[in-house]
Amino acid sequence: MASLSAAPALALHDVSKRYGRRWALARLTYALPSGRSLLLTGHNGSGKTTLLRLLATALSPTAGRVEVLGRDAVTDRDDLRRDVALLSHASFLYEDLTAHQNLVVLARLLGHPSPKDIAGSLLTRVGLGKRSDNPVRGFSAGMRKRLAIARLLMKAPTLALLDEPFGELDPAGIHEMEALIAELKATGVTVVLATHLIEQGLSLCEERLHLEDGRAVSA
Ligand SMILES: Nc1ncnc2c1ncn2[C@@H]1O[C@H](COP(=O)(O)OP(=O)(O)OP(=O)(O)O)[C@@H](O)[C@H]1O
Repeated sequence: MASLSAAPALALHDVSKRYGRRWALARLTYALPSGRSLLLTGHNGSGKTTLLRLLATALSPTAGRVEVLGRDAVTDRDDLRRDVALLSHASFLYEDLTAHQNLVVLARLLGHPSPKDIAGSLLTRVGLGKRSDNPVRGFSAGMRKRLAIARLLMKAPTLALLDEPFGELDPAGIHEMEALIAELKATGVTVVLATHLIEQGLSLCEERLHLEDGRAVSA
């Protein structure tokens, strides 16, 4: 249960991000209370991915301060990276390895005690059990998305940043992804979810931040 005195799960203090001459985020101030999950909405190019990448410490703000899980996203970057996972458009998969081998590599990197077992059970959990011994090279976009969520689950983050988790999934896949996100939340993971599927997003998140041209507006 979130306590009133708990540090916010994330806080943006007058945050701006510029790419060249274009401002992707402009003077964003926002705090997500501890124990709540956040739906990020906005048209294409409104700044959702940029914000998720700032929270994932993959980018630094041009101005302002980003605080994640009570820590500074720039100065505490290395420490934070252990607790934060980003599901993004780029899937970081080894194309020539099978789905199972991809997950075993990650499990070993994370020092998991039984890499093959955890890889197998996560593949079943994301609906890829039957394809676990196929090379990723031949995977469809939806299958890659499923494998990417298995990678995220393997990392067991405190904060899960999900960039369009429903993209490329078929209706059954969308339903399964909703269930996986609900499960993540039930285990105490804070979720930040960027999606154009507002209905799904609203059913999963208690808070909403709507962006227009990099600025927060009320939805
Ligand atoms: N690497 C980059 N270099 C230059 N401009 C960029 C870069 N990444 C994003 N932008 C610009 O920043 C703005 C915000 O982009 P961003 O990807 O954050 O939006 P988004 O809300 O995630 O969009 P979408 O819904 O299409 O995924 C856009 O104008 C985009 O063109």
